[in-house]
Amino acid sequence: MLDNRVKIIEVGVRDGLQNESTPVPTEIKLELINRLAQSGLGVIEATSFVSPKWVPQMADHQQIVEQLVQQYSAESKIHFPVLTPNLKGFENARAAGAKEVAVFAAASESFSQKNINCSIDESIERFKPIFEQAQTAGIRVRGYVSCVLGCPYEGEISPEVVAKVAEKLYECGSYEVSLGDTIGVGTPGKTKSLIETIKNLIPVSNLAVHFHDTYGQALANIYAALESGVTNIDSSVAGLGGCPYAKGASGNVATEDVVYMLDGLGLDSGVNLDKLVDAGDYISQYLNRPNNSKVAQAILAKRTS
Ligand SMILES: CC(C)(COP(=O)([O-])OP(=O)([O-])OC[C@H]1O[C@@H](n2cnc3c(N)ncnc32)[C@H](O)[C@@H]1OP(=O)([O-])[O-])[C@@H](O)C(=O)NCCC(=O)NCCSC(=O)C[C@@](C)(O)CC(=O)[O-]
Repeated sequence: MLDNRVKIIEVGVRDGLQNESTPVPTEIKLELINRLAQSGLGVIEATSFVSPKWVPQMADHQQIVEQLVQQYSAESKIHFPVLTPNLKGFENARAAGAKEVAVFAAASESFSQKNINCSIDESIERFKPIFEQAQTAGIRVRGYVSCVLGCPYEGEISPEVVAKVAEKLYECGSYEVSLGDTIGVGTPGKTKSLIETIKNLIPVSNLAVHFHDTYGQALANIYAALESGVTNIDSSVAGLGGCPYAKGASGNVATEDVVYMLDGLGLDSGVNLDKLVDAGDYISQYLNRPNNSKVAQAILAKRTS
């Protein structure tokens, strides 16, 4: 039985643009965020407070958050979470005015080392002071688990291993745990059994899914997740994305494609598809790159015919 209301977490500005080798100016990122906000998206991941040596594209994190704080009043219903890998990142995010952060762990030891330079257990220990300080400051914390359906270095990852990491993030205080198919190898059957395993430990309303579309399975996987009761979906406008520490990982599932599918299912994401297509077209044109969303391609072609 499908729930009627689905929340989309737009990750294109962070997960998408973090892979761009040429710096994208801060004004372009802010304009993209504003256009995404105008489309009705209620959660837009804005940037990450990681080391600029590791991910140079996110080096303007402070300006991004400060500008958003100025532009969007405290009453605004839009959430702008930012990634924080450690206490230093959290303190900087907080000083800039962030009201929501996300910590990111992995279900694979090798990926954890490559991505954040520590083991899975060490990462959880690093996150604990973030959870403590966030609670005191009234800042919400989201948790990510990467490599939930496969790892670029270790191959298959068992649902039980994923469930253990997800449970730790939930117990530490994540209001939502996002399950990341970082390299896009998952299939609907595996998606379903993963969620069914984790549902025993974490309420399904506190789970999100985050699919990359490397093998073209992302929409089918999302449908499987919806059937298992998941109502929180990460996606990226124009299918921007990849992961700097997962070679060959393609972009995230395109938000336009997700919204089109949800509309067709009679599920309410609160997003205006035409305005969303405009936002995706804006960034694709800026990057001088074809739009990876099939739905956006179709709508844009129809507009010019
Ligand atoms: C985690 C670290 C920082 C550890 O990196 P490290 O080198 O082990 O850190 P360190 O604590 O040893 O410090 C080394 C230097 O980094 C600085 N530093 C330390 N922390 C910070 C910080 N927060 N912000 C700014 N600077 C920082 C620190 O001050 C020091 O500077 P120095 O003294 O050499 O000048 C590093 O590995 C890192 O930044 N990694 C980034 C990883 C990343 O952004 N990956 C992509 C996002 S995850 C993802 O895309 C997956 C996801 C979420 O989308 C889901 C999915 O699809 O699976």
